Amino acid sequence: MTKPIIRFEHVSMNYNDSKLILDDISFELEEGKFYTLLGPSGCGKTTILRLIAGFMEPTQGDIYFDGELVNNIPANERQVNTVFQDYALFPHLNVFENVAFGLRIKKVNNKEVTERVLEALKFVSLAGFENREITEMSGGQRQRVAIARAIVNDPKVILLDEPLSALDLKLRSEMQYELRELQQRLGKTFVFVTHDQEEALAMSDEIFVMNEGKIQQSGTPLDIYDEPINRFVADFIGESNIVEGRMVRDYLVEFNGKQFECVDGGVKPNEKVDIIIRPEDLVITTQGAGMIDVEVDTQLFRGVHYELSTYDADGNEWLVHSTKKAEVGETIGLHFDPEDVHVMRLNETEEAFDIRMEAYGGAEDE
Ligand SMILES: Nc1ncnc2c1ncn2[C@@H]1O[C@H](COP(=O)(O)OP(=O)(O)OP(=O)(O)O)[C@@H](O)[C@H]1O
Repeated sequence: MTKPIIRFEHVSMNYNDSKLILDDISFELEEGKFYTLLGPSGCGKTTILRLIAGFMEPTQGDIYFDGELVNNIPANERQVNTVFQDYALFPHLNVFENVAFGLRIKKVNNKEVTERVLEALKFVSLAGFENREITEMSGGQRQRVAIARAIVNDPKVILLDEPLSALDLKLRSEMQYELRELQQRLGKTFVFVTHDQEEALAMSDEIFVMNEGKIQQSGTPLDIYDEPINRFVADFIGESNIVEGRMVRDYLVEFNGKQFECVDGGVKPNEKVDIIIRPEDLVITTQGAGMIDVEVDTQLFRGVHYELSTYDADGNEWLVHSTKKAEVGETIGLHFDPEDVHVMRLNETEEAFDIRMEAYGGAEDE
């Protein structure tokens, strides 16, 4: 059974009495899971990490750690360690002393320091690197030293603030695997901050999508990708075709002047909605044989698939990902299945969505 480790209850935050940086945030994190805070720059991700770490107190609301209220507990008394974006390693200390730093401050005896540092370095595959200078380590190796320094204290929670952003693309994807694997071996709670949606989808047990100080949606990567609850989430996670439509009745929606079957209900008849169809769910067929006809404007080869930018008669753009090729200037048909038509109420919040689904009687698409 998993156990709650961190709980935010109606937490709000503003730095200098000005704009609210976090706006009434509540969530619970369980032990041993990999969580990602995902959102655009300035949405409040790092502020959440600082509150968990104890670097500051919330303006309003309560924070619980392992069942205990910790609003006033300072950072050094919390069982949390942070891996910073720039790693914050000490350039004048070697690898061993960098990892040992926190233990030395706590006056742990030398024998135990040696044991724990060597074990932490082994854990991140850096055994044998103890005497190297930090300046002699590569970007990926520095990253691992920073992680060793966090795990050597045996914290319950490890916070990672965009730790991969300084690495080049290839190393970054290697480190994604490594971090995920490390988290599973350690069995500790990781809270990872990124504004890269692919990274979040690849690594997390659960993602919190944030915008303007609010959690827009939380859930597994699959939930969030397949069932975004509003236009912001749909737009932020992956590429989407978003058009305005109208709910005719349960399971029937109208857009582009036509009615289409869908699998969504629980929205009032005639209510205006946003419709999302993912580019990979659009299947190319011949003109007149699909649900809509579009003209191909541009076509790019993306390695695994072609990316087509197409326009319907009303001038709406439809992005298509397909292994099939089309010709620029050609009119083609696009087919989609009812389950690929995602219906969202305008400006839906997660809370409103849950209430609506409960009243409607269960999961939206099952
Ligand atoms: N110490 C501070 N004093 C005043 N305002 C701050 C402080 N730290 C952050 N802010 C403001 O709070 C907002 C949220 O910042 P935060 O660092 O939490 O965002 P973020 O989502 O982590 O962004 P990024 O991805 O750019 O790091 C921003 O508008 C920022 O300017």
